[in-house]
Amino acid sequence: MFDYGGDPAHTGPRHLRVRGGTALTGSIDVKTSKNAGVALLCASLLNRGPTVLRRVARIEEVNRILRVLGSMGVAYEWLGPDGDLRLQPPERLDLTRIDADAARRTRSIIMFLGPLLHDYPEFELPFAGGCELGDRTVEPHLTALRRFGLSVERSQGSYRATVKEHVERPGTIVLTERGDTVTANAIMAAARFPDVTVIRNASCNYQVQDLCWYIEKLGVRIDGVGTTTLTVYGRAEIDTTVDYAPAEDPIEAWSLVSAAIVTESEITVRRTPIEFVEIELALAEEMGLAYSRSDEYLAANGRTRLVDLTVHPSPLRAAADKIHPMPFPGLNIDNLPFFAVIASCAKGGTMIHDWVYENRAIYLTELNRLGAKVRLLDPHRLQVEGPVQWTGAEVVCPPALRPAVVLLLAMLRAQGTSELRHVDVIHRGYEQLAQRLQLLGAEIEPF
Ligand SMILES: CC(=O)N[C@H]1[C@@H](OP(=O)(O)OP(=O)(O)OC[C@H]2O[C@@H](n3ccc(=O)[nH]c3=O)[C@H](O)[C@@H]2O)O[C@H](CO)[C@@H](O)[C@@H]1O
Ligand SMILES: C=C(OP(=O)(O)O)C(=O)O
Repeated sequence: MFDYGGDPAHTGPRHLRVRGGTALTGSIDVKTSKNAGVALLCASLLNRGPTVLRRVARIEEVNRILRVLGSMGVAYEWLGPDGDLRLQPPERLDLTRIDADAARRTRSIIMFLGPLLHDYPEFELPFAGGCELGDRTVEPHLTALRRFGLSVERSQGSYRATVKEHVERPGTIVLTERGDTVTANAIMAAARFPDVTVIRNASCNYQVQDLCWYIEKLGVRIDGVGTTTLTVYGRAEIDTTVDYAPAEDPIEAWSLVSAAIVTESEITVRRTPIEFVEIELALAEEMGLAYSRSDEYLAANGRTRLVDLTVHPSPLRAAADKIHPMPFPGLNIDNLPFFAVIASCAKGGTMIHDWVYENRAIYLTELNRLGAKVRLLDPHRLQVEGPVQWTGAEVVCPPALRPAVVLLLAMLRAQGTSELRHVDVIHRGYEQLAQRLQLLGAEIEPF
C-alpha cells in the first residue's frame, strides 16, 4: 500500500513510477461519479434540512467544493470510511467568506448560481476554473438563469450576481446548449420556483439523472427524467431530511475498461453503468474487442443499471469511421480521450474528432513520448496510427484530467520504466487510482 507521508488531506502521491508490460488480473469496483457528486453537493443548498450522500468518491474535485461549502458555513462530516457524507446548511450562508482559491480550481462552482439565486438577492462568486481545456462558456447558464431573475456582471475575477425580486414565470426555457452543468443549474433554479417550468434541450446525461432523482427526494416532481424535456414542479421552500446514493461513474468505468484493453488483460470492471458506456463498448466491439457481461442489477439509487463487464484480450483493428463524442446518448465527451490510446493499439489509422474542447486533443500528442503515432491535424482532430511499440519515458501530466490518465494507461503497457510527474491532476477525478490498479497487478510505485 502507498504511504503519502502521513498527510490525510493528501488525496494521492505526487509522482508515479510505472514498470510497464505486466498484464492486469482480477476485478475492480467502479466508484460513484465525480460529476454527480459535485452536482449533488451544490444541490444540497436547495434544502434547509440535512442531506446524506452515500459512497461519494473521495476525490479532489469533491474536496474543493466541500471547502467552498465549508467556507460559506455549511457543516459537513464524513460518516465513516465508505464516503458517506452528511451536509447541513446554516440558517444563512456567509457568502463574504467564500474560499476563492478552492472555488477557482473548479468549474463546478458555477452550479452554485442555481441554488443561491433563491435566497440571496446579491452575491459574488469567483470565476469558474478547472482543467485547462480551452474556453468554456458560461453564457448558456446566464441566459437560462436570467429567466429566474438572475443577472451577472463580471468584475475583478468574480461574477457579481443580482436577482430581481419579482419575475414572470419562466414557463418554458430552451437551453442554447445541451450542456450538463447548465441543465443542472436550470433544474436547481426551477426546483424552488413555485410554478411549473419546462426545460427543453436539457442534457439527459448520468449526472443530470442523479440530480433529478435527488431533487425528487426533496419533494419536487420532475417529469421526463432521462429525456431532453424536463418538467419541474417547483416548491418555494424545501426543508427535509434526505438520503441519496449517486450512481457509478461511466468515465471511471471506461478508464478501467481502457486499462484492460491497452494492457491486453482480462479484468472484470464491476458496477459498470452500462447505459452510459454502451456506445463506447459497441465501437470497441467493432474494433475487435471481446467482452462478456453479467446480468444487470441496480445501483444504490435504485435506477441506474449496472453490469460486471469482463474484458478479454483481443487484437484490435482501427475504427472504420472517425470517432467523435456527442451529448448523451452519444459517446461520452470525457471518454473520447481514451480512444487515442485504444486506437494506438489497433491496426490501421483512426481519426479522432474532439469538436468540444479547444485544448484537450492537443494534450494527447504527449502519447508520442511513449512511442505513439498521434498526429494533430488541427486543434480538434487527431490521426492515430497503430499498433505501436510502447516504450517507457518520463512525462509531466498535462493540466487535464483525462489526458493525464490516458498517459498512465500507456505507461502500464510500455516496455521499461516510465515516470509520470505531477499526478495531482488525476486526483481531481479518481480515488486512489494508482493503488487500485496496483491491486490488479500493475507495477506502480509512488515517489
Ligand atoms: C461537472 C460536470 O458535469 N462536468 C462535465 C460537464 O461540464 P459542463 O457542463 O460544464 O461542460 P461545458 O458547459 O463546459 O461544455 C463543454 C463544451 O462543450 C460545448 N457544448 C456543450 C454542449 C452542447 O450542446 N454544445 C456545445 O457546444 C460547450 O460550449 C463547451 O465548450 O460536461 C462536459 C462535457 O460533456 C464534461 O467534460 C464535464 O466532465
Ligand atoms: C472536463 C472534465 O470535468 P470538469 O467539468 O470537472 O472540468 C472531466 O471530467 O474530464
